[in-house]
Amino acid sequence: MARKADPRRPRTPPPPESFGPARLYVVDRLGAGGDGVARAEQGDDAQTQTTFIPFTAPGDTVMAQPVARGRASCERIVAPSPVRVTPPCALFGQCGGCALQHLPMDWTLSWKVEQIVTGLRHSGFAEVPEPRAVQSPPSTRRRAEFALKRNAGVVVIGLHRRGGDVLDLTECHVLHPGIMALLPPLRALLPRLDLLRGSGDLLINLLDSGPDLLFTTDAPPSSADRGKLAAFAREHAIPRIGWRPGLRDEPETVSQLGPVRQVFGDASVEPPLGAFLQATATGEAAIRDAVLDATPATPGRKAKIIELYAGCGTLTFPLAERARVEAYEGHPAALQTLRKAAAGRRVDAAVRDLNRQPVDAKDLGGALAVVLDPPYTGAGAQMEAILRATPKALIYVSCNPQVLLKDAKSLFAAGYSLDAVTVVDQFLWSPEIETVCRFSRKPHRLRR
Ligand SMILES: C[S@@+](CC[C@H](N)C(=O)[O-])C[C@H]1O[C@@H](n2cnc3c(N)ncnc32)[C@H](O)[C@@H]1O
Repeated sequence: MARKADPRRPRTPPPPESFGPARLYVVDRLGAGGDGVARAEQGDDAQTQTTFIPFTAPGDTVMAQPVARGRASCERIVAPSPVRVTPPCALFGQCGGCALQHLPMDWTLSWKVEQIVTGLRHSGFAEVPEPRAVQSPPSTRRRAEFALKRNAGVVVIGLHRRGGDVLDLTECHVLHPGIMALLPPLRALLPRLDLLRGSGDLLINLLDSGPDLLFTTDAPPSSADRGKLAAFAREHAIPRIGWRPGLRDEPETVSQLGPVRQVFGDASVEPPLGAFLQATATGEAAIRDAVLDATPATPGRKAKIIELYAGCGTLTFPLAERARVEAYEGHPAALQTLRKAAAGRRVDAAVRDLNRQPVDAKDLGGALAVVLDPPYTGAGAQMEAILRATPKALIYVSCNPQVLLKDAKSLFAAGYSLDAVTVVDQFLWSPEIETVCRFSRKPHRLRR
């Protein structure tokens, strides 16, 4: 009988040589994860086996070492693709943040649009409207999550290397300079704090009021830490710094020098520590404009929009300038923020776990439009209620194409039409894609 693997023992991956010697490959296209999809030039499996090779471009011929079944690591570019460009960042290839800097930005935007259009066609929508495409410029990302690692007297702040430890982020062409400027002084401060013993995490949201910092570390801040953090905040104009022991724990404020503020439409909100924020201001504007364009400009006095997964109100307040908004959000602190700013506006806000207690089809059906912006995992049970409803318009904001396309297939089968598509590249040089689709359905049009 085969012996069961001991789950406590880490499995040592087989050495790359066991997958054969380095081989010559030709790259045909990029896979959804951003790796080149290649065929080996020679060998029995040359025509049948596709191999994923990171950091390669369609049209490259490369020498690559197989490292697992269907995966290889590029050792040398034998003949470069004509589309290749020089990556702008010296850390490209080591840092886990970017996968596509060897390709031009306009090429990656077209690649993202193509994936969405092809996917929507496969979901059933033979006629996909010409998408609007928007790309965030470099150095504009305003939300960043760093890994922290203490090694003796030194603290490394950066992103995880591909499949490895933390890489000190000494250069970045994605993040906003307002975030990058904080890294050198933080490297000097962190070794003097008690709150970081081994490893941790730092989330920085660059709000309209300035940087908002949230540490997640393996020791609580001491009273000496609190003084040092307050002095650091004064020196670097940081309105608020928070701490929490684990990523799922509620944060506490460690230093607050002034109000925190973010403007959405005509409302100014006070986001909680660690709040969700669209990755870039350009990305947020593109999503907001696509959502507003998808709702009727003059909806009538009694019209109501139902907004699901509303966060702190990024879309709620711009929408409320059009019609009354009934907004639902599962995170209590975000909802509290939204509700506080909602006073005197046409917004009703409720905290609700939409997986456990979806808004039902009857309510959704009475809305002028349903706006949906679920987390990466998708809308789950809420989607089932949407499929049973007949809202005049369903405006679907998605950060996960796989989930969007699966839902699009169900929406097609339920008789929905696809009216408009916007593709937003706010995760520059990564394979991530943000999409806004407008679907609509006439009652009783069920496709079989
Ligand atoms: C992609 S964010 C969008 C937020 C907002 N629309 C925005 O643009 O800032 C998804 C939101 O869904 C919320 N969320 C996640 N799971 C949820 C659930 N089961 N029920 C309700 N809200 C949930 C998160 O707290 C987050 O605010």
